[in-house]
Amino acid sequence: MSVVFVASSLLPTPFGVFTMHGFLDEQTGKEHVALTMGTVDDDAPVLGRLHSECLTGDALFSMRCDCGYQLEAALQAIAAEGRGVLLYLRQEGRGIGLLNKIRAYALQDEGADTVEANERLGFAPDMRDYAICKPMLAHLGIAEVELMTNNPRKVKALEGFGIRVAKRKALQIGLNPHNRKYLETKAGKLGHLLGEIHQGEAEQS
Ligand SMILES: Nc1nc2c(ncn2[C@@H]2O[C@H](COP(=O)(O)OP(=O)(O)OP(=O)(O)O)[C@@H](O)[C@H]2O)c(=O)[nH]1
Repeated sequence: MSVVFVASSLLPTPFGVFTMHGFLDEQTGKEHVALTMGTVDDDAPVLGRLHSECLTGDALFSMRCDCGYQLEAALQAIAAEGRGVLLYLRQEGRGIGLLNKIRAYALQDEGADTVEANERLGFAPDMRDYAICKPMLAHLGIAEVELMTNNPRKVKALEGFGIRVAKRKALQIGLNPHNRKYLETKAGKLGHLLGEIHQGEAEQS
């Protein structure tokens, strides 16, 4: 894997001012981004999130998933701590791409769940590869994180690259009537740790 760091700039957001670092994976041509706040290259574990691209949830306000809610909550949590990192990974649709995700959504409109839809299109349920995280975190000087996720595969992937995960922090937010089945399928078939599907969280309409 050949990953090149390209440039850093400030990124002011409603939550605070982050530093944005751009990386190019020369093998795939994909452009990935890391947002950091505070000093992250010291010895203390860094509050972190690996966020997979979701154009619909992150930018278009979709309520079909929990992605946009999690992105916002993660940035807020990092800003509240004044220190942390979010890797924004260009693996749209759990790696199948935007147009295939729309195809999968069409199948879900007809009753398939998110796993069945991927399989009917000839894809594995989750095609993501987290290898890009290793050189990105190495560039930022981060060796240990407290990871905001409900997905044990992310923890395993990081540990496999030699990144220590000091703690997993649940990120259960954004439950609504449109994503309840999606979240239930994530818990039932993809191994996400969602407890009683966001027990205690009021369902947003
Ligand atoms: N194929 C497919 N992808 C989806 C669907 N809904 C959301 N996604 C994608 O699923 C991914 C979710 O990414 P994350 O939120 O980083 O990861 P996660 O596995 O949900 O784990 P968490 O860290 O707990 O959020 C994004 O790439 C979305 O585009 C769907 O119905 N089908």
